[in-house]
Amino acid sequence: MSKVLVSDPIDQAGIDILSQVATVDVKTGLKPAELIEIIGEYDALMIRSGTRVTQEIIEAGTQLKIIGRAGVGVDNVDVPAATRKGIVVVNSPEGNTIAAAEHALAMMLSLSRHIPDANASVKKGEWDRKTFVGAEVYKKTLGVVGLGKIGSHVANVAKAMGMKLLAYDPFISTERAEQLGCQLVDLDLLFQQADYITLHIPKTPETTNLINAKTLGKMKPTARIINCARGGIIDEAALAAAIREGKIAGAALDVFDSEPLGESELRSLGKDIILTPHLGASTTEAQVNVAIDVAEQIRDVLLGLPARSAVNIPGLGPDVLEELKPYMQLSETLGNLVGQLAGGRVETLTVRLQGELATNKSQPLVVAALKGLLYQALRERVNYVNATIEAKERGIRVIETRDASARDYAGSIHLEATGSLGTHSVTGALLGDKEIHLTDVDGFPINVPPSKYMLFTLHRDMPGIIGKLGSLLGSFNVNIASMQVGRKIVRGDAVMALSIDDPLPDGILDEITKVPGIRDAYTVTL
Ligand SMILES: NC(=O)c1ccc[n+]([C@@H]2O[C@H](COP(=O)([O-])OP(=O)(O)OC[C@H]3O[C@@H](n4cnc5c(N)ncnc54)[C@H](O)[C@@H]3O)[C@@H](O)[C@H]2O)c1
Ligand SMILES: O=C(O)[C@H](O)COP(=O)(O)O
Repeated sequence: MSKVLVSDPIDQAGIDILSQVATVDVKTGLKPAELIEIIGEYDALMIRSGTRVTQEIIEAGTQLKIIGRAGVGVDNVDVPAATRKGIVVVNSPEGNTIAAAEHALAMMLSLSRHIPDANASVKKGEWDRKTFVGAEVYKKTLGVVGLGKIGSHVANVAKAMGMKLLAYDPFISTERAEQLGCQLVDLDLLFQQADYITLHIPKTPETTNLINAKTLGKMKPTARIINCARGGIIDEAALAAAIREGKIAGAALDVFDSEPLGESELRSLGKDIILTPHLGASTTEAQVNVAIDVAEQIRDVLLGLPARSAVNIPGLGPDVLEELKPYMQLSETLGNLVGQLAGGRVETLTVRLQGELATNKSQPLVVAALKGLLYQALRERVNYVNATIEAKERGIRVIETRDASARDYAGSIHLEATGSLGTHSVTGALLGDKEIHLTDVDGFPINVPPSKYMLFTLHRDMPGIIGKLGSLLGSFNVNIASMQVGRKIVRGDAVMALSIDDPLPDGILDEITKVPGIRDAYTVTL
């Protein structure tokens, strides 16, 4: 019989499901060394945010087939390490959405009416009605940062409370925001106008310290911030200083840079701050939802069946997967590339499957393209299982076409996306059945393998332009690994595709477009 280790508190409903197929040991509060010592005995590990599943633990888990996160965030799991070892990582993307949204709303109202401190005061025997005069949320402006599952529910409820809604989410369409009663704005405007700012975004390199001394300085002195998303999105020292100096009115935090929260100035800011110990998902209902959702997936994987919410492998039949595998990677890369060229807020994606791919069996390639397209927004949380629904929720219109007559390559994939930077297209094929090549960008033929950092320019094909661009990049210490020009007619418009060794430094794109003859420049990270 299989063995499952449950290393964080999980609802009994989940344990009951696991017990149908495995011996279940519940051992919470283990130190990393203790976990490393015993993990080798187990086929599955079930956790919440309390257990940090490091590479070391994964290496020691020689029998591990699946890690189940009873919740959303898998940032406490080294997913690449698990993937490398062929361990499936699953989560419950929706089981605690309502709980987290309601916690954010409760934090907003509690902060406005000083409920925690007023309650503590009465319990101490006081009757102080003056200190705790609050503010109404009715007719105030709520700025929702991240209009995904949780942000959308917060917006719906806040609208019903009579709040005006602004939202910032570079990956959500204007239509979707309008459906939710939100005006989509840029982040600066949101910071300047919001009375309440609520964060519902993942922690990524872009969102780390998004709320810092500079952005806090843009807010109203009456602004209040709520973070029930992830620690590290707010610079805690800058936040404490802003509240102490009256630059903003207050904050309510459920998540922290380091958890459990240690010594922190945040604890000393009185009624202008509310702190909860990562309780967003801690409702009876959410805990039953996530426990059942994840336990069922662990049970299925232990029985050799696919998982429905795997974050690191496709939930597709193994035979189809084997055949399409190299093309899946091609489609995903093209999706990621065209999404960045189109500027993120993609409204329409057209997928044209060409040559031998023009069959119904190739449908997973459309899903792979969407997975790539959504990667910048969702990172490792988008997978083959959820990519279609995530795209639908973002209001992305997907058009699928097939063209069996396109025979330049055995099979090729053409994607066209319309987003905030306009309409862009890319085509790719496999060389020698495996190697991905870009064969066309914006209608210009090229033939280059994609690389991690790339730069594309649209320019006039004229003497000297390549040299000027090379010198400019050199002056910024950017090393070019390879370069190719694609053109349709001599001295007409052309596209340049450059592979560079490092990300392009800030500000250089503007300099590139100032080079005479260069009309546009785009950089992407793949
Ligand atoms: N406190 C808790 O206990 C608790 C519980 C559940 C979820 N969470 C956290 O809440 C957050 C939101 O979860 P969700 O389920 O709504 O996720 P989601 O994926 O449905 O939504 C996240 C949204 O953020 C947007 N986004 C990504 N990068 C962005 C950026 N740079 N700027 C603005 N928007 C950006 C995405 O487009 C997406 O719409 C996550 O960080 C999750 O881990 C916390
Ligand atoms: O990502 C999540 O699901 C939340 O942060 C909840 O974490 P928890 O399961 O430890 O409460």
